[in-house]
Amino acid sequence: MDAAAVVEAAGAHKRPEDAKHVGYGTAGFRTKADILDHVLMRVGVLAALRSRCKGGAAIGLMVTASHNPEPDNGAKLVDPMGEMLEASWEAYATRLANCKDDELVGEINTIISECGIDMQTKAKVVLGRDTRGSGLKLCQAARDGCTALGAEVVDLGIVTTPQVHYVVRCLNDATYGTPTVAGYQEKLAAAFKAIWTLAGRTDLISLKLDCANGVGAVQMKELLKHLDSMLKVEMYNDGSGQLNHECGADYVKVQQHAPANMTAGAGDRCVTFDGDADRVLYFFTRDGTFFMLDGDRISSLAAQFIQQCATAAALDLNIGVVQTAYANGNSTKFLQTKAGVPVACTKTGVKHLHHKALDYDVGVYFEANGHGTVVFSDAALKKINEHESGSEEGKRAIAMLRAMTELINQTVGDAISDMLMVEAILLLQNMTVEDWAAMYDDLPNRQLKVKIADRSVVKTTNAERECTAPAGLQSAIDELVKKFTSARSFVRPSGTEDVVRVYAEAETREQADTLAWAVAGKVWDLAGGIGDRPHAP
Ligand SMILES: CC(=O)N[C@H]1[C@@H](OP(=O)(O)O)O[C@H](CO)[C@@H](O)[C@@H]1O
Ligand SMILES: [Mg+2]
Repeated sequence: MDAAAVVEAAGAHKRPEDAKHVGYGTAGFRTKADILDHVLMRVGVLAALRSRCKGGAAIGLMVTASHNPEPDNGAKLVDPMGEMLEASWEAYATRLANCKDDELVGEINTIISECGIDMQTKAKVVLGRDTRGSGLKLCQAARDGCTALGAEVVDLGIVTTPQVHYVVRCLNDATYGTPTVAGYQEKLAAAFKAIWTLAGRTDLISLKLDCANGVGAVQMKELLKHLDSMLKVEMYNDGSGQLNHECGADYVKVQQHAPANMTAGAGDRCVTFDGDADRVLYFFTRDGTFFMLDGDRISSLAAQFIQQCATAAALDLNIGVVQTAYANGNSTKFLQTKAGVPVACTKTGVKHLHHKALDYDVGVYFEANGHGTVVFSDAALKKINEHESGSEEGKRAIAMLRAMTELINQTVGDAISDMLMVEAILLLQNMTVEDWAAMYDDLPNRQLKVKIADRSVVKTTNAERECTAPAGLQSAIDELVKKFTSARSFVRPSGTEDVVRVYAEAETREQADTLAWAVAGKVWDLAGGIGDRPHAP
């Protein structure tokens, strides 16, 4: 390592004496942009080390704070196959980001020796940023960290998070596609065109799209240049307003109504992305009532479609869906009983879902909030690409599956690719969003947050569906749940906010609400609640 270059970079991106401690969590680093300069330089250093540790494979570094407000920013690292940074390296990221300037060289040497990194290996880092004003300067800090360690930097400029994942994957696996943003656009457009042709559609599909005033707008405009003979997309919150302010997928999911500046009229098919375009939700209104099609709905649509294609083509594929405890109970029931697809449940956080999804030939995973994708194993891709079906119906099913494998960004949840996947399935099955919504009815549910002094006292097991501490809380929840019909409730400490989250669902809205508030009260009583005891408004 060129220690002098590291010292110079640390001098240019000084860590303030009173710097706030930052942790690399589920979503990477995420905090106020104005305290991130030294952190980003160090993330650049870490990305260069990670690349060498992986034999010179390209590593991604995305500067974003997703659905957070505009003044925030952050960074996420992407591993060689386009997956999230391996969990064991999160601790290195946190250590490097927080050490004092004069400890930096020592910390880097520790990582080099603990991981046995050969510093002669070339290193490559793919940089990207969302539309935040702070992004350019933070990218420069990251770049300085990379170059201090002698890494080559590929700067993609303003791109979606999933595009960084895609380019990283292509650089390390040429079979996946051309490693550029244009390559991404062309791959998706070609796959969607193939589906369009298969479906024999002639008229335009019309959509209203809320882009959260984020990068989704920038990239959709590019993509639509390839798709304008098929898709007519009216864009809202396309960058002229404040990022994520009263708009975007997170806002729509939490508020359960349309974003600002956009009305969902009768018959309108509406879509919303989050700030870095890795989450997507659909919604529409019927008789003035807002109706949301969330991640569970997307999973159900995709899993059932793939299952039906496999059956039609007599293709033996082991298809599974991965959900978290937040998935609506009726989606799980639909998948298991009507669609005949096995469902696994993991802890919250897409990295857990993604990992589990790899157990299947075809793993479909979505968090209820709209973040997810479909992953095809190498064996499944081989089967799909080599399979020959005798019947016309089978041939068509195989052609549909092949186009799907090209259309879906298998590295990570991708709002643009997921939206095209939904459109493709609706198109091929001649379905409306109303038909999609009729697949099952959601159980009414309620999510609440409870403030307690120390949320780490709440411990869970069984994919967060049961709590093992504090004593007596789980039995209190069980007693409450028994009083309601088709009810379920669980509590867990949030990984991103200083709260305990409560989830409850039941047969009626009133029951779901009553149960949620009662469970929140028990959490407050037994886990050290602070402030007012939770009570229904
Ligand atoms: C209930 C919920 O939506 N939780 C979110 C939220 O995690 P918490 O650990 O619940 O704060 O942020 C995660 C990162 O964005 C996301 O993966 C997850 O789905
Ligand atoms: Mg996001």
